[in-house]
Amino acid sequence: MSGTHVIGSDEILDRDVVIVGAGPAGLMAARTLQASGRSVAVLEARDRVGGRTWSREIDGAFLEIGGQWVSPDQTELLGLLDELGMSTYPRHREGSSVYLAADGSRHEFNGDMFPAGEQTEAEMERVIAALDKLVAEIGVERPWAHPLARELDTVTFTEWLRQQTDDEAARENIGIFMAGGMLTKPAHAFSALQAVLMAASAGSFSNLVDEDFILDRRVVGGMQSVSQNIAAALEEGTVFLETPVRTIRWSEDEADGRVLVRSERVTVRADHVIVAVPPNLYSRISFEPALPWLQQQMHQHTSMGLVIKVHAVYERPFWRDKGLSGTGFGAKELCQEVYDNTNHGDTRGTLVAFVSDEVADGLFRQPAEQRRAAILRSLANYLGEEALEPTVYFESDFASEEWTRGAYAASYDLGGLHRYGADQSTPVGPISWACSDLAAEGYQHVDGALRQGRRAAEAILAANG
Ligand SMILES: Cc1cc2nc3c(=O)[nH]c(=O)nc-3n(C[C@H](O)[C@H](O)[C@H](O)COP(=O)(O)OP(=O)(O)OC[C@H]3O[C@@H](n4cnc5c(N)ncnc54)[C@H](O)[C@@H]3O)c2cc1C
Repeated sequence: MSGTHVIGSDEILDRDVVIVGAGPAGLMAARTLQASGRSVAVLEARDRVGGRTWSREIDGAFLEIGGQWVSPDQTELLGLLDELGMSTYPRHREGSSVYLAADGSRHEFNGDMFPAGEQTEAEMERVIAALDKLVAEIGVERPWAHPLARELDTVTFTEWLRQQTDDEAARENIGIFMAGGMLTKPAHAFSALQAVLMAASAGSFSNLVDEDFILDRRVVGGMQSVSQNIAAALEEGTVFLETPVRTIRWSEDEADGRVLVRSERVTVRADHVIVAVPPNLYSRISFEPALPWLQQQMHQHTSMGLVIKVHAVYERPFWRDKGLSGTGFGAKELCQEVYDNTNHGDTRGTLVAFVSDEVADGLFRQPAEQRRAAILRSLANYLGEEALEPTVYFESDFASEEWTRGAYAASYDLGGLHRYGADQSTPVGPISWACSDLAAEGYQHVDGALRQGRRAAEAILAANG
């Protein structure tokens, strides 16, 4: 790694801007600032860049442990991929999908809508239309400013769905996408306004429930390579790995008015600091002086969701031989979603599945072997007994990662979004904030992280002429 400084070094580096975190947001901020001639240091706690995007070789299989999918509305990410000369490939989706109903019955289907029965399907369409209407009215930029914000932010998504329909299956099927599939918290733990923001960030709820839209393509070489390529294009000695930031000291009264950022390896003095880490980790840093009451309160009202991303690799994609796409849904199933996740150009077949929120709590309490058996049983329920015998099996566990502590992202608890949303990105002195968890478009996604990084950098550039 370039920029080598020994642990305990008391040398102070001088930069225009110091960035905490080398995820997509922090690296995009660095790229934007350096393109305008500013000097930058990026301090990263882990021994790698990419944050919640991470590719690993597990028992000979290339697996994307974290973020991976790109959807057509994610124009910031798509534009960057073009700039970096990187390409994408589509998710395999030919063949029938599988729906596991609450009574355990198994149905193969084609098209967008689950074969949930005529009445439930009609109810789902009606509720989705109601959500789409709210999304169109409220928009993505400032959901907290809408006249309905308080009303929608003080009712849980569970309750809001109950108000819309008596059809339990319709509520559960919609819940899969928003609760298990996106915010990865139980639907009773976040508000209807939070759900509207999530849907608005993808353009509409219909887009969010359309797996052909939201899970459209993957990056050749893996999503982490986007961060690796941004880092490689930065000036030599910009990124410092294994450098957790412990203290940010600043004072508007100080003679030079600058900020001092201390880690165990490097101390950087700069005009600005961009904190590009998820909000649940802000409290890992000591701010001197302490942040104002508003930030201290606000930061306590966001938390990470929880999802286990399961990877199972097989000698061949056996489900395709049966005319199945590998896609499956089941609101009552252990794995509520499963997809074909075969790598570009790979002859083996890979499945990816997700176990979310309270179901994940239950599984994590079980011994690893029992957990694996239960998850593979669930895959077999969708795609057949062959699923029980993968050659490679791996569970992504970001909840145990000190520098993330959950997955996919952080969101507000009930009532937090309308109460604090307007202030969440406001700088404090020389400190500004950037991460996917604060994004509008691309909220909780890599696209949103990149937008946030660029926005924070451009605000600094604008303020300094
Ligand atoms: C399992 C999983 C699946 C996902 N799937 C998708 C997907 O398919 N598509 C998609 O677009 N998104 C997906 N996401 C979300 C996506 O990965 C994130 O939104 C994105 O990585 C956020 O980028 P970021 O830069 O804002 O934060 P992060 O990626 O979290 O980066 C923050 C960085 O800050 C570092 N850091 C934290 N504290 C400190 C400190 N004190 N000092 C120094 N460094 C620190 C961390 O180590 C990390 O590298 C997924 C995420 C997970 C976990």
